[in-house]
Amino acid sequence: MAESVQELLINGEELPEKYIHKDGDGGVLDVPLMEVPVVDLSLLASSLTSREELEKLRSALSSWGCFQAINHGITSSFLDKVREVTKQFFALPVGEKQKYSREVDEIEGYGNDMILSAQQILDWSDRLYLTVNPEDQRRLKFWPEIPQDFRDLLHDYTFKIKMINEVVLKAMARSLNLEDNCFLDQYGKRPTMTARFNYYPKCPRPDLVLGVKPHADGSAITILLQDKEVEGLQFQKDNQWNKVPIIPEALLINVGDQVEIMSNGIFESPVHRVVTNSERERISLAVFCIPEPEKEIQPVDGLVNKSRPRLYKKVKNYVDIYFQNYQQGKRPIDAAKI
Ligand SMILES: O=C(O)CCC(=O)C(=O)O
Ligand SMILES: [Fe+2]
Repeated sequence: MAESVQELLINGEELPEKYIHKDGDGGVLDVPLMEVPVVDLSLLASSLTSREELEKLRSALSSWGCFQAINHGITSSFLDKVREVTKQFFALPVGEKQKYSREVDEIEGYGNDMILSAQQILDWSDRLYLTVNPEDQRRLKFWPEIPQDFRDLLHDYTFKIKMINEVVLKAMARSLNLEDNCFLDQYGKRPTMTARFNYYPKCPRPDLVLGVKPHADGSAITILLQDKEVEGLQFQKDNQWNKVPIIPEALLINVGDQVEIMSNGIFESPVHRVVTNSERERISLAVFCIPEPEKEIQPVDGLVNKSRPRLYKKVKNYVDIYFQNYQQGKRPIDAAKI
């Protein structure tokens, strides 16, 4: 397996070429702060959903493709515990983490940026990628045994995230005056949920290196727990990068390509990246909520009409399509466009 970013630092190596963005497209930390709407999920979950909150959600998703969710039902102390085990895992000795190493040509497990092509510029991050749902697809050999409460916490955390996914997908439908379950039904009976723990070590040259290259997610929605203190995530809008402020108790929720398809492009999957930092390391945990691979997804009927023709094909197994295209340096969503 390729060397993790952490090992590269421990070994005191010079910054390898393969991390450097030579076209001047490295990270810029000093970009405008995003005025991303804060949506109160407790107001969306009740049967008396406030129209105002729904409108906030709709407008956030149509303009940014993301929002900060508060009152989502997970306590701040629980979020802190999840952040804490994430830090503890990445702080383990390299040899301990390697017990969970990703295997060749696989996605799951511990490792650095996956090398999909020879020209690829690598991300300055180490990660642990795990399938959480369906439960019978969990591969426990990749689930850390240390820290001791890691597995239980991930189980409990993602159980709560599942509820949030449902609340958000229903509210998204309602915000467009559609039937509550029209998006959720497209997830099928056995939806996938994967968790990606990200660790961004300090980087000597944030101006030349990115924590994560610009990309949009292949999920339906992604629910992100950000580092409580260190910024780094940026979203692109009108060709300008904007940084996401930290709200410690909030979860950042963005739509992925599959909601872009289901919503017939009304909610666009936003391009985002992570910049590095020379002073502080950063962690995050992204949970990807994904329809069942064999379930076909497509724009919902209510969003296709004369003035808004159907923009996307019917697709299934979008995550595979995503990786095939990503590998070739293409924007995966283009493969689903008519
Ligand atoms: O670390 C972050 O803030 C975001 C990571 C991300 O975009 C991803 O894992 O897809
Ligand atoms: Fe992402």
